[in-house]
Amino acid sequence: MPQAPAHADLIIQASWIAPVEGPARLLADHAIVISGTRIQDILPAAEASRRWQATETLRLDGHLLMPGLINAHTHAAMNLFRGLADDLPLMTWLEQHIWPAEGKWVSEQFVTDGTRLAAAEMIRSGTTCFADMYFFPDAIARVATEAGLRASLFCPVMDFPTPMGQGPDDYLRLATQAADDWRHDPLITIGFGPHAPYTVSDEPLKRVVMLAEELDAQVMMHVHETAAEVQMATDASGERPLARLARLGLLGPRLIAVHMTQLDDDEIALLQGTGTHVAHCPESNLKLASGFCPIEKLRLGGVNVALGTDGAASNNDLDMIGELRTAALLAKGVAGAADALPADAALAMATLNGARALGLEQQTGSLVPGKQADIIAIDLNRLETRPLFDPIAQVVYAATRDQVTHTWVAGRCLMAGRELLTLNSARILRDTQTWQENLNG
Ligand SMILES: CSC[C@H]1O[C@@H](n2cnc3c(O)ncnc32)[C@H](O)[C@@H]1O
Ligand SMILES: [Zn+2]
Repeated sequence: MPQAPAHADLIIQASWIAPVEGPARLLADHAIVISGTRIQDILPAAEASRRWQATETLRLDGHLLMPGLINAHTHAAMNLFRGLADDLPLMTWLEQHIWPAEGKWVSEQFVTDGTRLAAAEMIRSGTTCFADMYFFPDAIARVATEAGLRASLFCPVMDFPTPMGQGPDDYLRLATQAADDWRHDPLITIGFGPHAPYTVSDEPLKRVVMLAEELDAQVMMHVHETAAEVQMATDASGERPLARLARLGLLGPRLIAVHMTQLDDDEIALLQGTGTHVAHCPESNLKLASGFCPIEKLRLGGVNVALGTDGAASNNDLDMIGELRTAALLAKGVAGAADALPADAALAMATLNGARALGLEQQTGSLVPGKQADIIAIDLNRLETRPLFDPIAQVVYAATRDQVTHTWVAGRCLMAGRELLTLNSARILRDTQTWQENLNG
């Protein structure tokens, strides 16, 4: 007797699926079955219609389904500073332009409007989860919720006053409060974001280590972004910043060290041995001329490397498809080897490795039954991506973000046929125009 089909909410059929994890690198003419927020099944399309009856079935011929992209490091609200200060090195950019602008303009409303602009850009370019490090994390969490995005929010910790607080006591109290307020939210995770070794002293860093352990939270920090950062610390104390962080107990699987353009072989072994993650932001590093992260050495050395854009004030976009291409090409140039960071490894960096770094591997980062349905569809049936020999290589080396047609997070559709379903583009453009006039005035 043939079995009656089981019920599901959504079936998405596509020409190809790149699960990123599991036995198959690519599945042709398969379907993903979704019930509630989760992936229920992945099976040949012909079998899916026999075994499952869904409220909605979507056929996406010529499309590739893949895990949503995970932006492992950004400052979403800084979208409102896009183009404010270009063609400058890191410390001039920060000290003479960005920090003064933040002191003048950053408020809860600024962060709300800037994050909304960023959320729209992220959904339109296939990002389903972002790791943010910025002021007023509650405002960021509220906008992420409104947009339907998954977010890991790293609450800032610095030695000095900012629009959000006077010093470490304020920042650590606010972070602890945010962790408590959002602890039951399925899409929001709270962590600690000590800004950088040169802005946070030993005492608050030790408190971050203790609190992160107590609250089972991840920690994100800009580390070894430039040679000057390492030189200044070494001149002042005789200790490289990474060695200092190791001495303070920060290294380990809770830490996501962002940038890491300065690394010797012993430091790579230290990262591997402690299980410390790296968030690579190639376009920001290139634009600020910060240096080159040795991706291939890290990858072959067994370090988990995730991919991020950094903020739009130093990138100048939040395009993870573009970042993927830059990362793949730059890794080859830096390693002097055309087989460095091959396409599949680059795709894993932008998906599964990000989930691993953020402590979200059980939930997202790959297309596996039981995981959350964080999925994107990319239309490869375009002149720019034909002929088509390998859909994964095509996404990494040839596709652009406007080919992302659909974005789902936890089974909810945030964009269909490039139409945003949770955010109002016209309103975002109006609010952004108002901020542009304010900042110009
Ligand atoms: C406490 S995190 C927010 C803080 O970080 C600043 N920032 C943005 N991008 C970078 C970067 O690449 N290196 C160092 N600091 C950065 C941002 O402007 C905020 O002040
Ligand atoms: Zn950053």
